[in-house]
Amino acid sequence: MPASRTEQRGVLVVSACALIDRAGQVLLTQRPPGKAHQGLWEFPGGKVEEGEDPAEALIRELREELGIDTQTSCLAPLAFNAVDDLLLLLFVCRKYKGIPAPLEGQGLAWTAPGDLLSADLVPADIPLAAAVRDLLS
Ligand SMILES: Nc1nc2c([nH]c(=O)n2[C@@H]2O[C@H](COP(=O)(O)OP(=O)(O)OP(=O)(O)O)[C@@H](O)[C@H]2O)c(=O)[nH]1
Repeated sequence: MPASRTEQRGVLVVSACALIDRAGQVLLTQRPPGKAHQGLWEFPGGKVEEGEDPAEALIRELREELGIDTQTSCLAPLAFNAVDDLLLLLFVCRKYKGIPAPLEGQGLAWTAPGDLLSADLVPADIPLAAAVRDLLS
């Protein structure tokens, strides 16, 4: 029997992050070839695995994808979007250790808040990018 309503509905929970540098720019990452939405830009992050909470999952993904370390107290929830079976949770992070590097070969782009909506974004990210722009402007 499914353990929760979320499982029953088959919702995929994804944690993502508006990572902000000292200059106030926001990091976007590019979807690799061969995956859904290839070539489009999104916020770093990934699927919440069983037994993880959303912040833990994001901390793991940021370490795996970018080689940076942060902690729950440095992650502020900002916005969400629900599209089809995807529930996307967006956090903001300004405090992290290390310099983000493309450890999975993905494109990285530090983007001015005013330019976020000009990027070729994954569709579900458009309202999230608007929330980040509004936060930072
Ligand atoms: N990380 C991330 N994923 C997003 C964003 N917006 C969005 O729609 N997604 C979608 O959420 C899902 C996240 O999956 P993922 O990054 O963990 O995994 P993936 O598709 O690369 O595949 P895999 O984990 O099976 O290798 C993808 O379908 C992705 O297109 C976003 O801003 N960040």
